[in-house]
Amino acid sequence: MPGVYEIYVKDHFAAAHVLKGYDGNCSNMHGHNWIVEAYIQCTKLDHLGMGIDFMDVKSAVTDVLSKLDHTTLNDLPEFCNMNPTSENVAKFLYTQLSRHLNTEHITVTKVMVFESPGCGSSYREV
Ligand SMILES: Nc1nc2c(c(=O)[nH]1)N=C([C@H](O)[C@H](O)COP(=O)(O)OP(=O)(O)OP(=O)(O)O)CN2
Ligand SMILES: [Zn+2]
Repeated sequence: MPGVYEIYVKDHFAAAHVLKGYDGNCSNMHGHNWIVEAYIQCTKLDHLGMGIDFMDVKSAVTDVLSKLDHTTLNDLPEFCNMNPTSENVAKFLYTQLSRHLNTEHITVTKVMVFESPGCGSSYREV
């Protein structure tokens, strides 16, 4: 079986959200310092021995997170029809990062999103 490499980058953003219909405090507006982890699978190394340069992944992650940073997530078009839960934010980031980074040998495999250090969700496609 051929081996694969997995590249990992962690970043963060600050944003508020409201969980509409939630039976509890989270139906009030509140904020989090969201932590994001992106996992990228590479099946080939370049001449430098890199699957993909961390800098390229960081740049893509920063670019995508800049759309969310210091916003109220519910106000963004992406979340006008769904609650910005960590699950939905993870899927949004997965889709955006896949568009930026996927090639023949590079695939975004998972995005994890934490609303607090102990609670989060991930999205991947099976
Ligand atoms: N499956 C999910 N469950 C919950 C989500 C979610 O996105 N997916 N989100 C929430 C709320 O957004 C809530 O604010 C999250 O709370 P938590 O991460 O526990 O952080 P707190 O700020 O509330 O921390 P405390 O230490 O508990 O005060 C709820 N559920
Ligand atoms: Zn919350």
